[in-house]
Amino acid sequence: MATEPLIEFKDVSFAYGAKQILKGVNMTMSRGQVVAIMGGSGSGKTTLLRLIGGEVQPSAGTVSVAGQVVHQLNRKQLFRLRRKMGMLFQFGALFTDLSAFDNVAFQMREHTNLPETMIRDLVLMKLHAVGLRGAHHLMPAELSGGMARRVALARSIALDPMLMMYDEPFTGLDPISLGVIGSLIRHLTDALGMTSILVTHDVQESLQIVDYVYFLADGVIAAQGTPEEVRQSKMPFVHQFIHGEVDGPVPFHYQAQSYAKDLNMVAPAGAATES
Ligand SMILES: Nc1ncnc2c1ncn2[C@@H]1O[C@H](COP(=O)(O)OP(=O)(O)OP(=O)(O)O)[C@@H](O)[C@H]1O
Repeated sequence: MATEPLIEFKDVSFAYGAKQILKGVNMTMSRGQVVAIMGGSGSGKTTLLRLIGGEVQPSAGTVSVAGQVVHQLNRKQLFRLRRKMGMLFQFGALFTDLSAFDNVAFQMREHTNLPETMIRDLVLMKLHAVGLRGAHHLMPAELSGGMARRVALARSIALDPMLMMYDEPFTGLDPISLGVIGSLIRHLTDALGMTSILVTHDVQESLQIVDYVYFLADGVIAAQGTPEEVRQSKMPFVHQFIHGEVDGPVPFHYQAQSYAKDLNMVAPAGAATES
């Protein structure tokens, strides 16, 4: 496994206004690795991806990508860095009026001066990598959910990124498509020499393809390790995740005022306030 760090979070804190989300996060992701970030809903996983992409800036600490501190870059440098990052969102929406081929070609036509003959070869190569070369002429409406996700994946690797970020890439897929996307993420990371960061709730699928897992809770990395270490962890928080238990250290309920208050009821004297 490669060890050269591509992404480094050093004591990163972040707040949306007065709402503190991250409180001193430290993480290292190496070239060639597939890394998963897991944590409860609203724990700040997507925010970590936004910090890497320079969409938001930390209030303290540094986020470095390929040796560059993201929030110290000027606009031009940031755009140049972003060109080396691919992003696949949950519903990686395709352009509905463009064919699979044109969806993948879009970025190449926008961002490079490559001749159309070369773009054609590259697009077919990317579609071939996700097993859909034969579907190049289909429109998004003619693709199944799993196929559409694969075209979106081909599109996000169109410019050969050094880093791919996936936000809930498995959501809404049937078990077979889910397995296909999972193994594609692993295979493409290895074949293209990228680093892949996966924000996901699909624990069992992810543990089969990742090299390392970070668990985010209460604004910090609460646990981390290889899939093997994570599976054997006795930490209640990790255990809850791995075994898909509904409630545990990660509460089912978002913090709220008392239910009685929400229902506009008067709580009986001495009633405990729900958290
Ligand atoms: N633009 C924003 N302005 C204010 N608060 C935000 C903003 N974006 C996200 N938040 C809040 O910040 C917290 C972290 O959000 P984030 O999307 O990073 O969590 P997450 O771990 O990815 O959640 P999920 O798993 O539910 O997608 C949440 O409580 C969310 O409500």
